[in-house]
Amino acid sequence: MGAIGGEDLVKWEKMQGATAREEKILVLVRLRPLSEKEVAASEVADWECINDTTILYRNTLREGSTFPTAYTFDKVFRGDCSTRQVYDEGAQQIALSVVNGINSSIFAYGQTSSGKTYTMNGITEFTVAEIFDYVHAHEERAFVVKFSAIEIYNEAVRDLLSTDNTPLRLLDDPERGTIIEKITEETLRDWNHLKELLSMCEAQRQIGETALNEKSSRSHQIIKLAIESSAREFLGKGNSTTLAASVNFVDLAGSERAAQALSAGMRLKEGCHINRSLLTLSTVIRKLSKGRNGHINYRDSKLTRILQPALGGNARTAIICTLSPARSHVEQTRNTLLFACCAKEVTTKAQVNVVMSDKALVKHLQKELARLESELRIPGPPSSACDYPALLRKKDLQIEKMDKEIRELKKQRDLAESRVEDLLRMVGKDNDSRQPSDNLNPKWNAGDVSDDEGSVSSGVADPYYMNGVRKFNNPHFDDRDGESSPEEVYGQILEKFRSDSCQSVEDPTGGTTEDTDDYCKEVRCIEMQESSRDKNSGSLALSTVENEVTSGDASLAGQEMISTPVNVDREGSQMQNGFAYGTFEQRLRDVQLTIDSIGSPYPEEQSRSLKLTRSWSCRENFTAGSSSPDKSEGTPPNWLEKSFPGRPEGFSGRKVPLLHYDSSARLSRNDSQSSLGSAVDELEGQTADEDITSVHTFVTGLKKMAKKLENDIQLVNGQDQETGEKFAKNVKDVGVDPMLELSETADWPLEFERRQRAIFELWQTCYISVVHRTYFFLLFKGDPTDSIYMEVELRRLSFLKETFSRGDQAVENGQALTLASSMKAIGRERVKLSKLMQKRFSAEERKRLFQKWGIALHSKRRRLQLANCLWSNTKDMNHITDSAAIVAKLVMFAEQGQALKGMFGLSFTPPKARRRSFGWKNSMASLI
Ligand SMILES: Nc1ncnc2c1ncn2[C@@H]1O[C@H](COP(=O)(O)OP(=O)(O)OP(=O)(O)O)[C@@H](O)[C@H]1O
Repeated sequence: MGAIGGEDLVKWEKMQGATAREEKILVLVRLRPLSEKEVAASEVADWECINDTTILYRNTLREGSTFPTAYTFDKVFRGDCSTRQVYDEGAQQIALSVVNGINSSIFAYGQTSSGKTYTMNGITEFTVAEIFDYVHAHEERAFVVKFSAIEIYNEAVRDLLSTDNTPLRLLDDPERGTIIEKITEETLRDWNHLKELLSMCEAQRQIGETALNEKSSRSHQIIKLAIESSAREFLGKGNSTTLAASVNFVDLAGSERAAQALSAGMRLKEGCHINRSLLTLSTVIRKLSKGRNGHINYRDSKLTRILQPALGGNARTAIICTLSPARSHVEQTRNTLLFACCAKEVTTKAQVNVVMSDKALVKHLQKELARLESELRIPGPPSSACDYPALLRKKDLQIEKMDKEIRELKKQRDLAESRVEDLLRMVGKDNDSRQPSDNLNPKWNAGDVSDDEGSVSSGVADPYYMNGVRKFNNPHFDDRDGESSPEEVYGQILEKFRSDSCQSVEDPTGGTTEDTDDYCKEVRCIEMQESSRDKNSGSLALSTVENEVTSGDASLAGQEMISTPVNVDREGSQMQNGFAYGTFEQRLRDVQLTIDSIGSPYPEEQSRSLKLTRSWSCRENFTAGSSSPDKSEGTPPNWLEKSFPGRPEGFSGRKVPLLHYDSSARLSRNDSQSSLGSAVDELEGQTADEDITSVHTFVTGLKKMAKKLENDIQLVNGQDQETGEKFAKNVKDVGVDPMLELSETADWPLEFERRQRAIFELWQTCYISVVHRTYFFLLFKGDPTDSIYMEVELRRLSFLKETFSRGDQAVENGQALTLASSMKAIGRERVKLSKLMQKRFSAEERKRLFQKWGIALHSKRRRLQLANCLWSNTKDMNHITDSAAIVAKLVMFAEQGQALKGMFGLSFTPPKARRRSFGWKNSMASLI
């Protein structure tokens, strides 16, 4: 496969003009050899390419014919020419214009069996490979390549990347012309990804065609690659600019259909529709070939509407006319050549499509991000009704507002810090005879005021406080005589902080946003607990403040969350005036986290995780404060690193906690095929069915991971009881166990479905093994206590997705996993599964399966086609259920499941659990 490089590259780039220019459609003719069938039927080849540009009709018996015998085009290719040659010497220059922001289209036109698909498959493949080479050779330019595919049949447009057969609508966009509504666009990551997409298109096409019981030559197929790239060098304007263009690969229906519409019924309708598209195309080309005078009827058919820019518009266009040399097809061949003659007179005017500056691109990407986020949040099909720009604006405003609040709160905190410090010193002076409680042990390191026993020392020589009482100049504080007692002053400060902070949290416009509401509630909740405490002992209160200042500092230094009230309660301290300085820290973190969660692609997961983080932090705080020596049992601040040794630098800022993957919990690679590395690796070279990962190992791995999470939670809950009601309340308030709590509520069925859908999407995005998906799907059917396993899965997948999206590799069980390796693994897994079909299904069953899945009974590699279809649609529950049923049968899940019952008594769940299943019902029942 020839890549563009070196001199070629320079030459080729020069070939691409950056300015608009008129040029004729490039017309190429490809003559195929006689097929075996034609040879067997003693067909004669009547056509010959006599040089690079001329094709000649050689049938001397028909010399009297009025038709011309020689036709000249930009290039003609003989029967022995390869598709590579057709590409290199013809289509390439047109197709690759797209990387320089010039739209282009390649059509294949000809009668049935003349070689259109044969040619277009090669042309598409070579183009994409070269585009990838080009992208790699130009790393300085940021490229985004998107792939989409449609089929037009009977004037209905269908998305070949989706199993949804509902026809897509064409819409008129004032800026972009005709656009296809809700078309699936997949971002291309690499060459293998494209192959996967092409095979998906092929499978969809076959499903559609089989459903119609018709042959594919009756439909038009358009594959589109849309490319966006930054380009500084071409426009020379100094500023980087974004170019956007697309290349269409159009495989038209057999052209003879246009002339054969005189049949009845369905065929008549079909003939008319094919007529409509192909005849309109012919008319458009004919009119264009005579100049642009008068009305051009692009809108008379779907095909011409969609391809309007490519036909005489802003695009470079090549038409490859494919011919059969057989004498019996002479009329069709002539028609094709006449079409080609018209086409070579058509002029297009292509220009570089500069769409936006860097700044605009960033804006665009932000919008795209917001759209994806909301798609993930809103289950079900992407809602076109959602007002994304408005959503984006709303989020921008929220972020801005919270940024402001953070700045404000930080200021307050700094001020408070210095005042509290002042106060403490002052109180230390004033109350040097007071006996602080030993058990408070504040370990306060501010200045020289703590001693080894943790009591507040008064023996500090600080001339500023020599008089024992600090004079406050701040007008916020009541300083009528400059002689307020420390307790009074402190009370005023606290009151002031309390009112200031409440003001700063409230929406200045009088209303509150949702997010603000949330953290306000949390703050209020903490405040309420605080205010319910006894209000005495200034020195105790001050000691608590000291304690919290220390905690706050620790948290700023790296801890993610501190639950101040837990510490307060545990130590039996009480707070004067019901408001702790630590609350400021808490609120700062809350605001920060709320902002983070807005930016998260999984805001709900984020907030849930956030609560968990807090609960674990509570626990850590708790254990740190307790006498338990076993601190290793707690959640260490850097436990994420421990969990994922392959985690890249800078990950510590991540807010979603992830579960440990200890070496014994071999969920992913070896046990479950979870996934990514896929156990299929291990199947290589062995008999397939013996080696598919057993459900036992899958369950063992999953159980271990879930157990760990459960233990963490139970540990906290256990301590919860020991420490009594107050602590329980605190723990509940910070959401110690949201998963199990939620699963007990009436919302759980909905939540279950939401998570299920999120997991489906993530499986697909991360190329998770279909065997793993099947085990998981069949084992977790909505029981309330399944929530913990779903949580485990969601977190693991979210981590993988994030890692992959950064282009990083994840490490599981010492194995490096990348998106590419996962894609390869799932490909191999599908091959293995396809091999098992022969063994697990009878011939009759297989036949029924192929029919059900719309795979032609005699098509090549039909078992692999079926395997490729499995788990390919994350939105259709029937599809998922059927896929799981087939995979289950292939990997003998039912038999393994029996053993599983014995092994676990299906007791992933605590004894109190009731098995309440819904959703993924009938998964086994629908087998075959
Ligand atoms: N240039 C060629 N050299 C060798 N074989 C070819 C060539 N062109 C086509 N064929 C073979 O001819 C057969 C028909 O080709 P193909 O399916 O591409 O035709 P088509 O024009 O796309 O037909 P339809 O309109 O029915 O889709 C295939 O078996 C293909 O392998």
